[in-house]
Amino acid sequence: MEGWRLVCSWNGHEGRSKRKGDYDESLADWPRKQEDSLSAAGLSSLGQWLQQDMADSAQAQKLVYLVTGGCGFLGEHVVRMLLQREPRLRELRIFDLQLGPWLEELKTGPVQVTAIQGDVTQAHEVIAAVAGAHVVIHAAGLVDVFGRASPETIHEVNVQGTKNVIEACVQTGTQFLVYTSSMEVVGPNVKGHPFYRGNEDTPYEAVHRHPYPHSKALAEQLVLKANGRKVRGGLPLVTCALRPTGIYGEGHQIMRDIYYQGLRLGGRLFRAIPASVEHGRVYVGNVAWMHVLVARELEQRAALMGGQVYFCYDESPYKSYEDFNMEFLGPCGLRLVGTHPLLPYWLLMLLAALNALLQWLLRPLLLYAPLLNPYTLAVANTTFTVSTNKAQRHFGYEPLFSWEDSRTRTIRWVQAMDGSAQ
Ligand SMILES: NC(=O)C1=CN([C@@H]2O[C@H](COP(=O)(O)OP(=O)(O)OC[C@H]3O[C@@H](n4cnc5c(N)ncnc54)[C@H](O)[C@@H]3O)[C@@H](O)[C@H]2O)C=CC1
Ligand SMILES: C[C@@H](CO)CCC[C@@H](C)[C@H]1CC[C@H]2[C@@H]3[C@H](O)CC4=CC(=O)CC[C@]4(C)[C@H]3CC[C@]12C
Repeated sequence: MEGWRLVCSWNGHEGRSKRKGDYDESLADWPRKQEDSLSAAGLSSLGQWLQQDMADSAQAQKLVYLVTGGCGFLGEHVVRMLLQREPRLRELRIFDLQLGPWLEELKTGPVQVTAIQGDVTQAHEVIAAVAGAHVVIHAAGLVDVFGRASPETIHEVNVQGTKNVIEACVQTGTQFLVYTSSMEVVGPNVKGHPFYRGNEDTPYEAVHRHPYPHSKALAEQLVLKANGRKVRGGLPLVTCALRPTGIYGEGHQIMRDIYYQGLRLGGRLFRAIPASVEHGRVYVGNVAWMHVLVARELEQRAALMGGQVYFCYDESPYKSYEDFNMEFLGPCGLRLVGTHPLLPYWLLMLLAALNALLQWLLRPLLLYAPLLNPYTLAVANTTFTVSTNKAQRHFGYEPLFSWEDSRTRTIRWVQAMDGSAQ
């Protein structure tokens, strides 16, 4: 077992209660909460306060969290957010097929960080990682809408991997499971029906043919069905699923690809999607924050939150996929050419079909996986936006990052990219 387990641990319980998170706009700002409870308790002197504070934090740092897919785009943000915003954390386990070098820098923190190289499709590896964890955030997944992986592999990772996580919770007695689902479990459907400012209860004909949304929908159903199952020790498993719309922010690979594509085209991108087609987007920091909050509140509000789904949302504006990207790429020197799509839809469809054919023909020789294929064109070309406050009502979620912050952070990240590394 030790062969695949890479552990970096440290225990520096110094003054954690005094540390302010790097982000300063949190609603659930825990040091402030502590100050509130301080005045409520009527403690007067600083000495008393410090004593109480130290006792609280020693007692409070007791939870073990596991984040699967913790080295991915979203996973890294969840990991960093937990370290900054979950004061009760004693150990954070990061489970991923590939471990990132950035894990090293976490060594300066007070929480024990355990990096585990593992595969969610391997039940024994998952059980070993889950054993002893209080909360599992299952964000690992094969995100492929470009035909890079086979449908079987996508199913294996996303569905069997999720089954393994659920069974591991049941077998080892882990009671809280947060699943990173996707807006794609709802739609856009194969018929291209718009979903306009919908919420978790909006009726929609969810029909999937593509392996990725199909696998995410099956996995989400498994997670929700598992809510209430008895885990080892007899307590009920509490599960819920978060459904991000298209996530953007620092580390977003597709944004990176589109930026470099624009640079190769002389600083231009060509409009392919009508500006009137709205596509839901959410900032990665806010998605991470939702995960942290859900994980925190699941125990106290099990009856309300168990078995529920929540769309991830924030103040990001409703725009077309391309216009939204220009919010970041524009200030970095790219220009979107055309107020209307430059090519008629039927021609784009033809090009997308041609790409799919080429992918199939070239498969024995090389992997041809361009951004444009019939599926991505259909998704980009169908309005899908959410408008809901369910997360706010159920567990007090408010976005941690305003639209301005999200935009600025993403622009800074694009600007920092190496423009010559195209
Ligand atoms: N990127 C997006 O716009 C959206 C993503 N999601 C979901 O969020 C989650 C995270 O997605 P991203 O961070 O965007 O993708 P990502 O590809 O950056 O991260 C996924 C992580 O899972 C790991 N992983 C893949 N197969 C694994 C396996 N067999 N065992 C262990 N780890 C494995 C990868 O190594 C990677 O680090 C996924 O479940 C995805 O379905 C949901 C909605 C939108
Ligand atoms: C037609 C092209 C002309 O510029 C643009 C192609 C853009 C596409 C690659 C993206 C458009 C919509 C994206 C998807 C959407 O945001 C929802 C998603 C949710 C997920 O869970 C995973 C990622 C994705 C499927 C996302 C993938 C990229 C797009 C299809």
